[in-house]
Amino acid sequence: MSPVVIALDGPSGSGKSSTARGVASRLGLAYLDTGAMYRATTWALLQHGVDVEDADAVAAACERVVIESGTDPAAPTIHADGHDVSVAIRGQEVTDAVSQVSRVPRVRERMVALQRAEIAESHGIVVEGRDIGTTVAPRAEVKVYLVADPAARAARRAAETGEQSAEQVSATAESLARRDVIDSSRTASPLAKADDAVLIDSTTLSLDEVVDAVVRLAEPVLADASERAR
Ligand SMILES: Nc1ncnc2c1ncn2[C@@H]1O[C@H](COP(=O)(O)OP(=O)(O)OP(=O)(O)O)[C@@H](O)[C@H]1O
Ligand SMILES: Nc1ccn([C@H]2C[C@H](O)[C@@H](COP(=O)(O)O)O2)c(=O)n1
Repeated sequence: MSPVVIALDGPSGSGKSSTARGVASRLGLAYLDTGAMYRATTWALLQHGVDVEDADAVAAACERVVIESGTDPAAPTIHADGHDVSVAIRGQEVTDAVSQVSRVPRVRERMVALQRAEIAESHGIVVEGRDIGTTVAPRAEVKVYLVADPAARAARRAAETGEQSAEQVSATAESLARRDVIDSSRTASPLAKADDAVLIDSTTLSLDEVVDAVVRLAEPVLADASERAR
């Protein structure tokens, strides 16, 4: 039987990673952060001095990058070319370049193939990103599209990083908006809500409330799958 897939998509900072990890932990499922895979690829390309504005150079260089994801929701890991890049990929240099890299079709083909392999190997998985419900796993049993007001997203990010001055919050809001525009307007599988995804607006919800809402959607599907497996 193919594993149950919970697809969680949405714009930057809408709460996908925190929600996906919470749901996977509660339900005993694996967890895949596909954004971390695009970030790790970007880190490797920057290390090699590739100009990320040059789509042909990115497409050629990405062939040599080896990405490995650990899918334990309690301790997810990400390696690029054998290096643990879990901290480095959250830095500003990678954040500023990742949308340019992830719009290159060859990069996406490679990432989608890796993501589908992780899904196939799992016993059931929560996968979060931008194109999971539309492209990576269009037959996912549960699809959620998570949104939150731009101001709430910027404020949450600021609380997380400690960069809470008015200038810093406004710079964060601009960075989120810039990535939203590139992610939604690229030709290759843009950020989009799948027609059959459930929309959750987390602006006024706590993280626990969002996790509860997704768990409620997933529980009957998992019960059904375990019944069929008997
Ligand atoms: N419902 C919520 N209420 C309050 N804070 C939240 C909520 N959901 C997430 N957060 C916080 O918002 C911040 C961003 O969340 P998270 O990293 O999960 O978003 P994301 O969509 O995965 O972001 P990115 O796309 O940039 O990886 C984190 O500090 C997280 O703890
Ligand atoms: N499925 C995905 C996941 C991520 N991306 C791109 C777009 C984001 O700007 C970038 C980083 O993702 P984040 O860590 O912020 O979730 O990666 C994508 O194109 N498709």
